[in-house]
Amino acid sequence: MKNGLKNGLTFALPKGTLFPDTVRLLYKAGFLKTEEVLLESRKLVINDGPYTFIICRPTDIPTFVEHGAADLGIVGKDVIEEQRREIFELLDLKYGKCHFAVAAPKDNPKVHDLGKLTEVRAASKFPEVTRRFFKGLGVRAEVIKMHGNVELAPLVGLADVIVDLVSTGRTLRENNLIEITKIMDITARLVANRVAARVYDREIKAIVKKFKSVVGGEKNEVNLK
Ligand SMILES: Nc1ncnc2c1ncn2[C@@H]1O[C@H](COP(=O)(O)OP(=O)(O)OP(=O)(O)O)[C@@H](O)[C@H]1O
Ligand SMILES: O=P(O)(O)OC[C@H]1O[C@H](OP(=O)(O)OP(=O)(O)O)[C@H](O)[C@@H]1O
Repeated sequence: MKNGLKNGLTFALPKGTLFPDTVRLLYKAGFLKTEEVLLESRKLVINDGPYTFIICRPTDIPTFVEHGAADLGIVGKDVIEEQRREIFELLDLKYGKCHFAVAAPKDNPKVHDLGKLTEVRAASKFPEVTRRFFKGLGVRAEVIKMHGNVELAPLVGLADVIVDLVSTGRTLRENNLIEITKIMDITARLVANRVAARVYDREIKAIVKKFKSVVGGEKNEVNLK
């Protein structure tokens, strides 16, 4: 036992938006005995069969995995891209579909053509993604880090544009914002601690295979070595 955890591989699972589909995937892949246990529980450490599951804030998943507090984790590609930690990305799990986009108020056409800008003020929960994107465009960006409700920023003059996740587009529409540019598609990913990926190579490959049998897609294979 390490710190009350059972021996065996530990999975860090994201609470919030990705949680229900994550539990469904684990159940379908045969890693959980019942879906209800996790969906209704407030427990943060769950021992079920040979695995231990820890329930984490989505943005903390790479921290748990990088430090080896969890061997495996499930996290959005958005968080992976923002943090760029020393972890392995093993598989595209194909749920949690959304995309990173730049958006701006409908009634501010001055910022609709990013190619014509020399500088911009951008608000985002993803400051690194935002900086990299504007750097790539050659636009000087002042980036304002936010923790949520990013759509508010341009409505109250805090920023010209936002960089945020868009799924249905409803949040943008209801706040009179329009998408200017898509940056990248996002889905949930299976990630692994680098040492665990080597030490438990066979076991982790078997886990990836089981996940693949649920989500499909042979092309997703990533060499663990
Ligand atoms: N509208 C959406 N549609 C689909 N997937 C989404 C959507 N919003 C977020 N996601 C995905 O779900 C993940 C978790 O989002 P969620 O809103 O539950 O957590 P969070 O509040 O951003 O995280 P934290 O609590 O750690 O700050 C995101 O990293 C992203 O991959
Ligand atoms: O295109 P839509 O379907 O409207 O989804 C997009 C919204 O979903 C996410 O917010 P979330 O619910 O995670 O809240 P947050 O603002 O606290 O990040 C994202 O930040 C957008 O605000």
